[in-house]
Amino acid sequence: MRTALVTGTGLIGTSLALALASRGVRVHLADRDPGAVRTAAALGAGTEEPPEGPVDLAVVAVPPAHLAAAVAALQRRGAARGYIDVGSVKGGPRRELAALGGALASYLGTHPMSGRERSGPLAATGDLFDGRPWVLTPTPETDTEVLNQALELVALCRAVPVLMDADAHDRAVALVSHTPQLLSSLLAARLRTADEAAVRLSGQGIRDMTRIAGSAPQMWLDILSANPGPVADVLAEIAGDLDEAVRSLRAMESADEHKRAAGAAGVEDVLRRGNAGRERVPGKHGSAPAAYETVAVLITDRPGELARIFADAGSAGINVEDVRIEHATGREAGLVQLMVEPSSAPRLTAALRERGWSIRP
Ligand SMILES: NC(=O)c1ccc[n+]([C@@H]2O[C@H](COP(=O)([O-])OP(=O)(O)OC[C@H]3O[C@@H](n4cnc5c(N)ncnc54)[C@H](O)[C@@H]3O)[C@@H](O)[C@H]2O)c1
Ligand SMILES: O=C(O)C(=O)C[C@]1(C(=O)O)C=C[C@@H](O)C=C1
Repeated sequence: MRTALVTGTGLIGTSLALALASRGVRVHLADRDPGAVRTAAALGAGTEEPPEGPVDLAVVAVPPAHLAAAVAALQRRGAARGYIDVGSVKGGPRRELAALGGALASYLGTHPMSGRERSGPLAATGDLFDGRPWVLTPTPETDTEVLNQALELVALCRAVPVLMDADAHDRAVALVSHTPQLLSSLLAARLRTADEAAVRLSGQGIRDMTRIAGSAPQMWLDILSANPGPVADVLAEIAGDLDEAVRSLRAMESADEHKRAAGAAGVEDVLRRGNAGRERVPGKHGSAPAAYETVAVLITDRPGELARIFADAGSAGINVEDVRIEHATGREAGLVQLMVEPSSAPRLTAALRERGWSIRP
């Protein structure tokens, strides 16, 4: 990738522009707030000058409610060869773009799983995405070129690409990102009217749990408006758990020894289930379950080949965790290495063979 246009030079746009610019990409910056562009440019994220012709990749990093309109406007101008967004929700913006008559082939929805509770270019850092998952949601109609450009951008930002279906992504982030935001806000909201003497005792536990309660409400309202059902589902389950925890704690106050013991067992169960869940959270810098198995697929250099492989893997119910592409010099062919969980490799091999792909042993 030689040139990129980043629209929305807040936290995420400026962070990725800093990463691209530091790796030799000529980055053009745009934002509806001229001050944000100026600040991003002054930080070394790119130039305020508009590009002279279409760039290789346009990246849209504006709040979720404005993503589809911003992509459609760039497409109408022919601003780039490929268009991606980095919004925290993926199903809605894609459907909105379709409704606006946008070109779905040259668009790819993506989401870097890294951020902060602060907004704006001054909160940006060029290493924000190092080692973090970056979700890409190609469909069978996604152009191979835009997918390749997006994979290159993810590599330049030193992130780890994860391919997923857009709606599956939205359900996943409901659990690992959107519900945590609401729980953090709900807990922090309890402090609002608490005695000063109590708040003064705040230690690391409450700090850890409420850091993201400092996030921008408008941004999160946008995100939650685009994913209310899946978040409500997770929250309703947690509400059930909370009711149970309250019952257990009340039982611990009982004069009856058996009730107290049952209550304690209930609370202990919550704490142990918490330990088990916590153990599954990958380390901050990508200690993703690392031992993937590779399935190597031969492809010819035809439009849409890559997107078709990912769609076939998706319809076989397999998550592709990482991907590498080797181009065969002098031949219109290449080798795509799909990295999957070891237990999924035989299923993926069989599913792709069944659909006519040539798998290299
Ligand atoms: N904050 C996070 O932790 C995080 C993480 C991953 C992805 N995201 C996603 O990234 C996107 C940007 O989030 P952010 O945290 O960088 O927000 P931000 O508020 O820091 O920056 C958004 C920028 O977009 C500009 N903008 C708004 N509407 C615009 C428009 N129509 N055209 C041009 N510019 C416009 C604003 O002026 C602002 O500078 C959002 O879609 C968000 O869901 C956020
Ligand atoms: O670390 C934080 O501040 C974040 O909340 C970042 C976080 C997340 O949930 O992990 C928040 C929303 C984004 O869409 C992606 C990342």
